[in-house]
Amino acid sequence: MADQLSKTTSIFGLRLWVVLGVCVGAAFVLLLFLISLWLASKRTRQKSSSKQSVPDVSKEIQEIKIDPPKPHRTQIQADPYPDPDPSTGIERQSLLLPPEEESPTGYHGIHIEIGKDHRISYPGLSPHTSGEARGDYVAGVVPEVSHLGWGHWYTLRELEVSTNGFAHEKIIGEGGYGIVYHGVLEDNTQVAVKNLLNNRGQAEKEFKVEVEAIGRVRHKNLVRLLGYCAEGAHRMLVYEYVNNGNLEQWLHGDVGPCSPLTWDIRMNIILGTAKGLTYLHEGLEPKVVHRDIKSSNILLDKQWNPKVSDFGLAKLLGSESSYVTTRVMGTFGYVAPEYASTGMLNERSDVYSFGILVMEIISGRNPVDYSRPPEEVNLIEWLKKMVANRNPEGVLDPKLPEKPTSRALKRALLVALRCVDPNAQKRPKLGHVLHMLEAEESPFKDDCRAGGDAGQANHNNLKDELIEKRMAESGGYEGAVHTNDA
Ligand SMILES: Nc1ncnc2c1ncn2[C@@H]1O[C@H](COP(=O)(O)OP(=O)(O)OP(=O)(O)O)[C@@H](O)[C@H]1O
Repeated sequence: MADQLSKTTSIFGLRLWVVLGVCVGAAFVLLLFLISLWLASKRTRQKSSSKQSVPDVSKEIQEIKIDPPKPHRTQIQADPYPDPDPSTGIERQSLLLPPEEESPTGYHGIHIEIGKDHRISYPGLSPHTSGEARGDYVAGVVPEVSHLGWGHWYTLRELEVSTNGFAHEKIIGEGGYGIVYHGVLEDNTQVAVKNLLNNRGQAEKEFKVEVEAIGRVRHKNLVRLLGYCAEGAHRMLVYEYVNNGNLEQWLHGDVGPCSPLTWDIRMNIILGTAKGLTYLHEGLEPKVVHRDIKSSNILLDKQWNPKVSDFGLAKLLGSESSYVTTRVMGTFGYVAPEYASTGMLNERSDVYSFGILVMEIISGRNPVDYSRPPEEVNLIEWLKKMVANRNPEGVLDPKLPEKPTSRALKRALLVALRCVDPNAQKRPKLGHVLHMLEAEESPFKDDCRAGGDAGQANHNNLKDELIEKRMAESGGYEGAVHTNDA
């Protein structure tokens, strides 16, 4: 055995026992190496599992959410915001406590919730986001920080693509604060993009007011603000698209000798508008005064449902207060006298503008129309005179396909007259207006005490008398006209 081990081998002429010793030593070293590797990996696994239960990130960062792609939306949704209350559509909602919001587009986006109302949002990487934009994102563009917990931040590029680069043929309207474009987002959602003039003055103010005031407001009769874009000097608001023009176009545009707006459609527009405004006044805390109610701000869908738009002038009000503004805004002809003269603003000034709107809808006339004879220039004056002369039918839009019943007309006129009462305190609240309009047969239901056909006839006569009486009280009939005008 000793002889065998002492024999020289062909490996560098080394003896066998030396070769065997080297092999055993090498195997031992390899074993030690493998054991240390295993121990190291075991330690790493233990470390990472203990990290999951005790986060070493700031406690303030609560959630990192990666939006999954959402299915495409269709253009018109069947009443996505049904009336919570069948009579008024009102569900009191606090602007400070937003409902959980879903991303209005299907884009991937990363939102990091920081604390309660704060969120850092990284722009979505939609398939049409260019390489350049992706590059910006990867390079770590400083994310926008918002205090809003709703809606969507649209990138300028997204909105550019949706409007064919803000093409001229995509323009659907132009207001005092900017141009409105029709856009189609990547998920086929149709939108109206309002590109605000960035004059560093009112436009930017309007932007902030509008974003904060209406971003969280939901009602089927209010145009929904889906989100906005604020990149560099650009300020844009993105609204749901309402696909049948505005009321002004249908009342005063070229529709031929017979208007498609029947009496029932007109009443439905008045009712829906009242519901939307009642929600702003009575369903929100703090309440919102629109300040610019007029026919061009009433948008219509294909079923003629009204949606009140353009809350750019809205101011949030504390529940009891009136807001004194140094800058009277609104549109000529619709502005309440006390608002124009003192700047005192509260929801009663909206009621006044609403009354003018009702007159406009009934008559098809503009609130102020200099193309008419002097005594007809001012819609209120003319309408009061016509009613005072016991000729209410004379105020009807000649383009109406058919006349309403005398009672229906008087009821609508009564509502309008009460809303434009020069004494703001005497004007009804919009919730009350809604009640008057909605009471199926009349606002005087309680006065019916008899039954049967004869009872119904008496009831109707009684209603007519009451309407006449209240018309007189509201300045629609002679005597009262002068009192109110004084
Ligand atoms: N969400 C929308 N869907 C469809 N069309 C819209 C939408 N928003 C606005 N428009 C169209 O664009 C027009 C201009 O709107 P905008 O609110 O900018 O101005 P305006 O109300 O006419 O005037 P101003 O803002 O100066 O009082 C509207 O009259 C309407 O025809």
